[in-house]
Amino acid sequence: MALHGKVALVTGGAQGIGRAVAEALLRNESKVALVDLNTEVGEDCKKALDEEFGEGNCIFIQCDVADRGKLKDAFDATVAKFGKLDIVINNAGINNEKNWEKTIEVNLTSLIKGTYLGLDHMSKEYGKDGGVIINVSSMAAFLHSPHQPVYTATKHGVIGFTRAMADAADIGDYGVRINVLCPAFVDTPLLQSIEQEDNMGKFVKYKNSFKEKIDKYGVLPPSKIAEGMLRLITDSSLNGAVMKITCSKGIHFHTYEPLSA
Ligand SMILES: NC(=O)C1=CN([C@@H]2O[C@H](COP(=O)(O)OP(=O)(O)OC[C@H]3O[C@@H](n4cnc5c(N)ncnc54)[C@H](O)[C@@H]3O)[C@@H](O)[C@H]2O)C=CC1
Ligand SMILES: CCCCCC(=O)/C=C/[C@H]1[C@H](O)CC(=O)[C@@H]1CCCCCCC(=O)O
Repeated sequence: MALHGKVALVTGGAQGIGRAVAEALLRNESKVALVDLNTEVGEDCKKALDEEFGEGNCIFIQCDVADRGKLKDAFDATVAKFGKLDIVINNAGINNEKNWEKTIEVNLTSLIKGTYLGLDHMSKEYGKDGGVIINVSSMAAFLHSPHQPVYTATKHGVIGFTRAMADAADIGDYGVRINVLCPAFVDTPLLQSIEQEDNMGKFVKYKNSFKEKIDKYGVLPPSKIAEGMLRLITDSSLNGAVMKITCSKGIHFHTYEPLSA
C-alpha cells in the first residue's frame, strides 16, 4: 500500500508511540486523525504537526476509546473530514493494575471495538475499498512478569484476537489486512507509570526489579516503532503478522507452529 493520500486514524495519537506513527504517516503524505483522551496534549500535538506538515492534513478528536458511542463518532468524523478511511492504528493503551477493569476496557475491549469499526468503514463485506488495521500489543505478551498481570493479559488477548480476525478477513475476502505490533520498552510517558502506586497498586513494590529489566533490555525510541508500523502498513504480503521490536534484535517477526487441526 502506498501512503500518499491515504487516510489514517490513530488512537492514542497525541503522544508517545501514536504521535511518532502520526508523524511518520504525515511525512509520507497521508492524512491523519489523532484520536485521544487528553485534550491539552492532543491540541498541542495537532498544532506542532500543522506547523511541520501544513494545515489540513491532520485533525485532533478528543475521545475516550472506552466510550463506544464516542469512538464510533470519531470514526464517522474522520470519514466526514477526509472522505474515506484506509488505515486504523489501535494504539491507545494504559498500565493500571489498580483499576484493572479499566485496563481491560482500554487495552482490549476498545481495541476490539476499534477493529470492528475499522472493518465497518473499510471491508469489502460492506462495499468498501479495503485497508489495513494494526493493533498494538507488547513484548509483555511473550515475556510475562509479576509487575503487570492484567496489562500482560490484555496484550496476550490483543495477539489472539488479531490473529483470529486476520484469518477471518482472509477467508471472508474483506480486503483488509490485520497485523499486530509488539514493542519492548519504549521511551514514552507510559514507561514512567511503573514507579507510581496509582498505576501499579500493590505491584509497585516490584518496581526495582522492573527497572532492572529496563536497564538490561534497553529502551527503544518511538521512531523505531513508527518504522516497524510503516512496514506492517505498506507490505501487502503481511496479514496476521506478529511483529516484535526489541533493542537486541530490532524489527523481526514471531513465528508459530503450523496449525495441526
Ligand atoms: N512505552 C512502552 O514501553 C510500550 C508501550 N506499548 C504499548 O504502546 C501503546 C502506546 O503506548 P505509549 O505511547 O507508550 O503510551 P503513552 O502513555 O505515551 O501514550 C498513550 C496515549 O494514549 C492516550 N490514551 C490513554 N487512554 C486513552 C483512552 N481511554 N482513550 C483515548 N486515548 C487514550 C493517552 O492520552 C496518550 O496520549 C500502548 O498500547 C502500550 O501498551 C507496548 C510496549 C511497550
Ligand atoms: C507500562 C510500560 C511498560 C510496558 C512495556 C512492556 O510492555 C513491558 C514488557 C516487559 C514485561 O513486563 C516483562 C519483560 O521482560 C518485558 C520486556 C521485554 C523486553 C525483551 C527484550 C528482549 C530482547 O531485547 O531480546
